[in-house]
Amino acid sequence: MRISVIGTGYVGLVTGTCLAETGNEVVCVDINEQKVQKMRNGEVPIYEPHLDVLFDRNIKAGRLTFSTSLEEGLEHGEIIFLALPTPEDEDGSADLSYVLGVADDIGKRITEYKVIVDKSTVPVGTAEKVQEVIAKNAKCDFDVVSNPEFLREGFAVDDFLKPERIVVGSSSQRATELMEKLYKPFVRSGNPIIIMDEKSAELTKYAANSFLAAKITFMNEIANYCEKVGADVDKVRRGMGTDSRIGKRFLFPGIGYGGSCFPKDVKALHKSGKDVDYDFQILDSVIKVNQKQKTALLPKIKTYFDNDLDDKTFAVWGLAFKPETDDIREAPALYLIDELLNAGAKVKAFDPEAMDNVKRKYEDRIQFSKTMYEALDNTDALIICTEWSIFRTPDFKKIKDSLKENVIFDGRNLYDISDVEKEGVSYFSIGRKDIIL
Ligand SMILES: NC(=O)c1ccc[n+]([C@@H]2O[C@H](COP(=O)([O-])OP(=O)(O)OC[C@H]3O[C@@H](n4cnc5c(N)ncnc54)[C@H](O)[C@@H]3O)[C@@H](O)[C@H]2O)c1
Ligand SMILES: O=c1ccn([C@@H]2O[C@H](COP(=O)(O)OP(=O)(O)O[C@H]3O[C@H](CO)[C@@H](O)[C@H](O)[C@H]3O)[C@@H](O)[C@H]2O)c(=O)[nH]1
Repeated sequence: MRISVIGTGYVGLVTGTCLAETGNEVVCVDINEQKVQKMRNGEVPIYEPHLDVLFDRNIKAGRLTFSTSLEEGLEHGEIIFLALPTPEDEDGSADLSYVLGVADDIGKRITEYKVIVDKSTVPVGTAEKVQEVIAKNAKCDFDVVSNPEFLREGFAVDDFLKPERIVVGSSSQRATELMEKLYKPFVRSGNPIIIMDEKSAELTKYAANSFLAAKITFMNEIANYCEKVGADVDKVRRGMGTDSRIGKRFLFPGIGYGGSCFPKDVKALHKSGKDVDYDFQILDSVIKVNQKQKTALLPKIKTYFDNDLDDKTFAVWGLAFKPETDDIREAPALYLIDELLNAGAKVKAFDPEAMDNVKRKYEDRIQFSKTMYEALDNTDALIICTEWSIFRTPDFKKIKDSLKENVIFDGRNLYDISDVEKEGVSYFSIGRKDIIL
């Protein structure tokens, strides 16, 4: 099939590449000329494991091409995916200007039947709005379908190729059949394509993300309570997670959820509720608890250093909002770094993939290190913000030899308490007992 993808970010590029992998001819359109030039030169503009292999293979096979021209994209594709940003607006709602702006252009330009697929995360009623905007100018038939994306960054290719489910919101038989044909190769393992109305599809995405954000937040509250009463959240997590009704996943406490999705999507659903006079009380709490959780290590650090962080230097391992990505949007590490800088401290940071993005934001306000151990030189303490695999079995002797104060503040509970006890370092984590030498 001939497919066009408008917006070539994390979702658009993965969608375009994976659809080319199953034999479709895909044109990826992006407004960012530099990005398009990079992709034309064979360069993947984001860090996403395994994407490079598929990207390269499909470019060489002539199935994946790139353009800055929406017109070209619209001429090419019978199915047009919109994978455009829907960032948080000032009032917490999803900013639909990118989606509706492109919809307007589509209405003015299409000359034959197209299926316009909304892959961006958008509030209930957006498919209807897109339909209206296109219909203002369109001189041919078209259908608008809602097809929310559930991929996770860091596992995006795997998630797209082997989705647990594909949700298609459509009220058109013709469009539904085309979507089923397109996605057939991805559901061979028996996972379903769930067809529903557009509004339910739009809400499914927000409900899934908000539920997961609430699950994490619930565990963060349990962890905070563990600290007050001397229980161990790791043990509680294992005890709870073995109940299949609860499940083991997304129960890991830490310094809060971040990223380009959970924070904005929880806020957008909360705001959508307000718009129809519904008060999402759970979401209100989730937002507030998570905001505070991002700096949960700060009181521990301040107490350890007697409230005097002035001129202390902290090594920070992990800047990305989670491992296996270079994405720093709403990363808890950055909230903590801001607080440390405000308190007069200095920061030496290391992250395997996200340092370039952080450099653009912080410039020379913090130092960057080439290796995780270099970050420890002449620093007072180590803070861990992201659970990259390489931090999981560190050389504790090197850590002890380098740090001025022999102490680790771990926002992701990377180490077993009993193991750290044997290593002889002071250790503060989330929802577990402190080790104070
Ligand atoms: N990142 C994720 O893991 C993820 C997962 C599921 C859903 N989503 C949703 O998918 C949507 C896209 O997210 P993303 O992370 O891929 O965003 P992104 O910011 O990584 O990419 C968006 C791309 O759109 C391009 N763009 C902006 N305006 C354009 C225009 N007028 N024409 C063509 N291109 C244009 C930008 O240059 C950018 O390359 C959002 O609604 C997001 O909530 C994201
Ligand atoms: O037990 C857990 C699991 C996750 N997190 C944090 O939650 C955030 C989000 O993690 P994850 O869901 O793995 O990353 P995303 O790539 O943001 O993916 C989410 O957001 C995407 C965009 O909407 C959806 O498509 C995915 O299904 C959804 O998992 C990160 O900060 C994690 O550190 C925890 O604190 N504890």
